[in-house]
Amino acid sequence: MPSSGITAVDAAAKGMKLERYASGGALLLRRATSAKLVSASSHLLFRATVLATLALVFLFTLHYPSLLSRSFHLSSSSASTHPSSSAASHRSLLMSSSSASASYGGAAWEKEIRRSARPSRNDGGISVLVTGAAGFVGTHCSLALKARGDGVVGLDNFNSYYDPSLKRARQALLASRGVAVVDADINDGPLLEKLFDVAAFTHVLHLAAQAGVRYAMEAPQTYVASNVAGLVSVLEVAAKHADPQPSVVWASSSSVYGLNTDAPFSEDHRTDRPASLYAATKKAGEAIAHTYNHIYGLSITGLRFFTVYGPWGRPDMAYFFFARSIVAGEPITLFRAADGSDARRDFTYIDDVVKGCLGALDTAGKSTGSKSGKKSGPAPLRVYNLGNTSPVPVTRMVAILEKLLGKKANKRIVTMPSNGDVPFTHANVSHAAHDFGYRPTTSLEAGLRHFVDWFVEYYKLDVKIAKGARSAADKPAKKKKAMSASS
Ligand SMILES: O=C(O)[C@H]1O[C@H](OP(=O)(O)OP(=O)(O)OC[C@H]2O[C@@H](n3ccc(=O)[nH]c3=O)[C@H](O)[C@@H]2O)[C@H](O)[C@@H](O)[C@H]1O
Repeated sequence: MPSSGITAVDAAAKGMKLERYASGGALLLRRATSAKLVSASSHLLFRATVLATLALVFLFTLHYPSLLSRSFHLSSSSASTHPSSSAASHRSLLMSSSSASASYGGAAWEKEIRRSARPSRNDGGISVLVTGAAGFVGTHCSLALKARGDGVVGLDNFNSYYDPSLKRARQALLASRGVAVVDADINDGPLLEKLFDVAAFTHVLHLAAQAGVRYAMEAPQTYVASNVAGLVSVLEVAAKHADPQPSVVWASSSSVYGLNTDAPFSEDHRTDRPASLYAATKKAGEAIAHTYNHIYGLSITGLRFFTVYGPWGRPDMAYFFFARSIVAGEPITLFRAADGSDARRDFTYIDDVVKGCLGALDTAGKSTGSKSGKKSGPAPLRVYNLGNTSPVPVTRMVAILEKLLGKKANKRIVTMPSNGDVPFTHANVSHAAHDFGYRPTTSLEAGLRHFVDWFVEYYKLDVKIAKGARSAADKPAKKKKAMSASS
């Protein structure tokens, strides 16, 4: 109500009184009265308009409380951004999305989420919420799902663990293929609930995490926040809010094998001796998955990734920053195990891992619980290795990079520091092969060739890639892009 205390009803009553007085009086008085009446009417109209506006605002905020309480940033898939990785195209995407009404919570935002989540396949398809969608594996999986006609909505907090402009470039690529990415954190429970209210996701591909084995000594709390609290946040919403419950596939890690020396690593081997806090949080995640499966009937599949590499990769990983250092002529440090042997990794190419992720989604099986807390029976609880099955010495990885980049590395070899690293990894993938036909097919030579091809193109480097690595049509442009992993 207006603060003056004079209502539209009061004003109307006053006008009627004036009319009554004027009816028995002189013409002058009648004119004065009618002038007052006009004035009162216009006040009445003005106040009625204000009241109606206030009523509309009230009704609108009742329907769209998100407009007042929070704003969810979204990269609109309708932005006609070329899948260029340039920071410029990325900036324009952000600018256009932030000025568009579809960028924030509200009716247009919800419409955009629904559009992105909707499968386009004739045979149905699935609808997947991909957390960490602007990350390395998240981007590739989102593109692959979208390409085969599944619905995909991404979620990413674009943190600065490594160069956020690379994440933004991946986001631009996703937007160009029709995948919307919400700019928010997995620990934001109300946002996750809102997403499930808007779109009926059949699956969650939970890839958002704090990665990196050695960085865990520098920033331990971020591992707990993302890999433990964040996982719980996602599973809480999937178990107790989503209706029906989705099936969850999430990223565990080869690092859970820790000090295990039996090789190749099998899912049946011990995983109770993690060598790093990163590994411990992933192992904790597997225990947490068991709990949510047991109590709430959530279908949950954990995928133990083995040192995944490839185009659009993570600049914090050795193959990536070694390539950067080789090009820049800077020294690299190679770790050697305590027994003098080279460290070895079961490097796994991204396309193989994507096939594994999609296979896991397709065979996940349904959750059996419901919002009310009742489950109709046991739900699937699975864990799989996704590796390459052929460990390669890190020195060999460096030799391949040297050959592709046409330049020798300036190597410094030291004994592996006590920083959470393990001397070797080696996957047995027979379970994944049996259950969803997972068969890695990419050698490290072929995979690194694809990586270097992308790396040179993305950073606009004047590097002549070794023969056979690149077609003439892919010649890089001359303008250079900053290569810093943290800039
Ligand atoms: O499979 C996983 O679960 C993990 O894979 C990845 O960890 P890692 O296998 O340790 O990969 P990465 O750091 O590239 O080091 C590769 C090799 O280079 C050696 N290495 C490393 C750095 C260095 O300066 N020198 C060196 O020799 C190092 O000793 C190692 O032998 C992911 O980062 C992690 O998030 C997780 O997903």
